[in-house]
Amino acid sequence: MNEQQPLRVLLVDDERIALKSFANLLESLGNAVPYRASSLEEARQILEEVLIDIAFIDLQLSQDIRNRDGLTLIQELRERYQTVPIVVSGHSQVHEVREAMKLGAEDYVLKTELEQRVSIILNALRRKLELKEELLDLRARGPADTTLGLVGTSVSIQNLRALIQRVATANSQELFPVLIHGPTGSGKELVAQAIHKLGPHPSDPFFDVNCGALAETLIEDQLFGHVRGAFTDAHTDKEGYFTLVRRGTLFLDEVAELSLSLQAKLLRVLETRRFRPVGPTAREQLFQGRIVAATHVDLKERVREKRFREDLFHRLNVLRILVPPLSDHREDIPALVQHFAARQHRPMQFTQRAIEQLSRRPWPGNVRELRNAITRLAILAESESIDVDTLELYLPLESEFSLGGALSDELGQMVRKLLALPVKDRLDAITKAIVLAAVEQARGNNTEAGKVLGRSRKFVERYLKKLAKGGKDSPSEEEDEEDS
Ligand SMILES: Nc1ncnc2c1ncn2[C@@H]1O[C@H](COP(=O)(O)OP(=O)(O)OP(=O)(O)O)[C@@H](O)[C@H]1O
Repeated sequence: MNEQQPLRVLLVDDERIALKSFANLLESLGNAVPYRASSLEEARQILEEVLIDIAFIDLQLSQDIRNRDGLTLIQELRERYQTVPIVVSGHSQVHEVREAMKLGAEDYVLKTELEQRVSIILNALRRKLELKEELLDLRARGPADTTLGLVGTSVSIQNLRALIQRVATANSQELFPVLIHGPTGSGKELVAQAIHKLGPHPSDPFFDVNCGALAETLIEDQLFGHVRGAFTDAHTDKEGYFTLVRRGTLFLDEVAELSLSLQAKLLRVLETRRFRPVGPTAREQLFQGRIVAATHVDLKERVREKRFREDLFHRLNVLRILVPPLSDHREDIPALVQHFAARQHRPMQFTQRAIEQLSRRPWPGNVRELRNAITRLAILAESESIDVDTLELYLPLESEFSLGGALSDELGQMVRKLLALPVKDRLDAITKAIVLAAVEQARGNNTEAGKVLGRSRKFVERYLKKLAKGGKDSPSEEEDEEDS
């Protein structure tokens, strides 16, 4: 571990004087930064803001001897953080200490021997972190396994590669469809490309259609093509992907967003291997390629909601591949960081603590969010060396950037779809649709509709009034004051 990086030590004790003298002790030992909490709530708050390495927890966090906050904290540390919990106890608390150890406390120290034991415990932790970092270093320096374009050596990624291999090379005349399921940004498209490259016809085309981003008519035209005269602007014949793909791969991303009418048409193609371009004079053709469909939503749920055809679901679901969220293969994060860093226009060297910190983060937007984070650092960080402070400056833990990944991805897709709608004054139309949907969801209760929108009842009322008068604008921010 980098000697410059002091340990972050959380001290939890309801007695402020004890806290202060413990903090002084730590400061006198050097190379450790104390964070003080006098209650469970304060401790939780600090843990949300700072990556704490070790916590010394007094089990008795209240005058009430039945209080179990210390034990709760130990349990939370074990479940949600990588902080090492150490119990601080009095002589008479044997029973509680035993319970704390069962919950996952790593060690305990008697209040009377704090001075002698604390530096031993901290040095042991430093050594442990050093070894862990050396291991991470070795992994990161070794050649990254990028077989099939997928970086990672975790069991999840190895299983994924094995499954891709089996699916792509299945000994069958027919190119069975494949359904890829996984959260946003997890690598579904990469998997589809790998299936294509390993499949029997890698030199035929790979086409990618985002079913969530285009209007229905555009998707239909892209897939089926048209003949001259099929519609006003159809001056010539145009071949669609079903033709152009030959024996290659047609990747239908966000397949759950396909309209019901296109779902019916796709089903027919899958069942008969035949399709007809748009236009009355079009002749039926043969589809020879493979459909690889991807989704991040639960298609069975969509079937239950009657938004996705059950017969199409079963057709697609013959060969299914699950792509894991990044949180299921954190051990690949060091290699992924090096992989994305190597692709930047400037050199970047991550300190071991920075890599370790990146490995602990939640990454709700998965590998894409990690990739974007590295790009962001490449643009913003001044120095070649990226340490924990640089991360905290440019990728703060609670930032919208780090936590909004999945959300902003989904929103982005919806917005692209909305913007493709053939509607005049799109912004007004979209606002109107959202407000009316909120009112409908709230069954006409404007206060509830306001809550759904994150606005006040008055905002909703004014908006509806303006709509009734034929006005299109939403009420201004100033008009959106809280209800009294
Ligand atoms: N295991 C991996 N190794 C290397 N790069 C990866 C890996 N997984 C994902 N990526 C990269 O992460 C980014 C997002 O991946 P991809 O577009 O395949 O995700 P997706 O699941 O299709 O996303 P969406 O649901 O938004 O369509 C891409 O740049 C991809 O190359």
